[in-house]
Amino acid sequence: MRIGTGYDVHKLVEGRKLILGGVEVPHTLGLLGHSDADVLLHAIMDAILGAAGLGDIGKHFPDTDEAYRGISSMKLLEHVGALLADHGYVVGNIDATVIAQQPKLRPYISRMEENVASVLGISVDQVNIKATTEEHLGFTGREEGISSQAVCLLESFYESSVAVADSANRCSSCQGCSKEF
Ligand SMILES: Nc1ccn([C@@H]2O[C@H](COP(=O)(O)O)[C@@H](O)[C@H]2O)c(=O)n1
Ligand SMILES: C[C@@]1(CO)OP(=O)(O)OP(=O)(O)OC[C@H]1O
Repeated sequence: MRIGTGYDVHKLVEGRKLILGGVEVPHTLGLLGHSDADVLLHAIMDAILGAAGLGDIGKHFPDTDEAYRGISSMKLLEHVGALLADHGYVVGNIDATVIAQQPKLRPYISRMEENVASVLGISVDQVNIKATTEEHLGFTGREEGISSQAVCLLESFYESSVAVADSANRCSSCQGCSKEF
């Protein structure tokens, strides 16, 4: 098993949508970034990439590349999921926290968890998302920005219970791996 952590911050500004976990959350301010600035998905991707030893989102999706201007971070997460599979890893679980004074995120958390689970092809009970304020302290407390932290546990495909033997005792869970049962 391998563990990774992620952390990200984006500034709150007028005239941008607030997208968190792939959900458009109604609010008077939104997050500024080269992409859709989904700070929650950015922290989750960095946790996944860190656990896999594959660097960070800036390495894979440089903010100097016009291809990523305004892109949905759900698309970036999909790409990170594919990279994981290529490297023989499956997600054990993800736990993340959004740190925001406003708005109240609780009504949207389930949809965020479902989005992350569905794009990564994992069960929703492998994803936990939380929200907290910082009690009006610091930049999140002053509503200047929103931050997010995440932790991800990965298992190698070969040690994962996802792998199942077919009738010829070969792995039926992927295309052509050499797992022996
Ligand atoms: N933006 C937020 C922040 C918090 N919540 C929920 O409120 C609970 C209490 O938060 P405190 O920061 O006052 O401890 C927290 O556990 C979340 O359930 C929220 O929905 N949105
Ligand atoms: C997501 C990327 C995509 O270009 O841009 P930003 O939305 O600016 O987000 P950041 O957290 O600064 O990470 C860098 C980039 O990977």
